[in-house]
Amino acid sequence: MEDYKYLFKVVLVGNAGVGKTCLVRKFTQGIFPPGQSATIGVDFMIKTVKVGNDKIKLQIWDTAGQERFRSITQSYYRSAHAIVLVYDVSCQPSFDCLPEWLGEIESYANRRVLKILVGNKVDKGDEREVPERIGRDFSDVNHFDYFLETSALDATNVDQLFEQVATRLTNDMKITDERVHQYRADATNTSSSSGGPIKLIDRAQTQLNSCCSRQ
Ligand SMILES: Nc1nc2c(ncn2[C@@H]2O[C@H](COP(=O)(O)OP(=O)(O)OP(=O)(O)O)[C@@H](O)[C@H]2O)c(=O)[nH]1
Repeated sequence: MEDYKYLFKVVLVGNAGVGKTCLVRKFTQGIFPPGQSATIGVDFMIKTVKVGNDKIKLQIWDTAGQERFRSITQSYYRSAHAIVLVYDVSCQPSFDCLPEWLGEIESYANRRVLKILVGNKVDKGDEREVPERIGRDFSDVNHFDYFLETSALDATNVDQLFEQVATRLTNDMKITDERVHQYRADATNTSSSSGGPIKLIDRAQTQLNSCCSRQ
């Protein structure tokens, strides 16, 4: 049996060249790949992290930003637990395309997916074109769950990004687990105090009858 508590699927999207592959490789392998070539279709890597005492497996899907792969990458949204939308803080057009990417997320992802906005390449100080405040405002206005500026080159906030994703998803999952547990406990108590499932149906039928007879 695998020794992890949860497995989460995290999908990175955003324009070509914003640094999605470099972020994933920095986090999973600790390297900044020199001369990283464009992603073809999709690629994935796995890394296990600790959230409290729990081992969490992150399956991280790195999608191609190029338009011609859009129909392939769209099919990866649906089963994602989290979507990380990346732009390049030194490239205004990559920020200007965010509404288009949001449209893709809204069309193809699960309604309750965790959404994270990331401005990458903060190491390029003087070449910055998108101020942090503008990124944060966009994140707030569009209801992202989290906003972060990163650098895959010098590792700024890279571990924090994926650890936040793992922590938030784990906390959400634990709340869901607790609700299911509570629901089951309630159902068991109700059925044992009423003499079992047949009695429940009887009771529902009685209630239905009495409500109808009131008319
Ligand atoms: N200065 C700097 N350059 C970066 C950073 N991250 C990526 N790059 C560079 O940006 C270029 C594109 O990086 P990729 O990781 O291939 O970008 P991508 O978003 O995966 O691109 P696609 O696969 O085409 O969608 C490469 O030349 C990287 O070296 C960063 O944090 N800082």
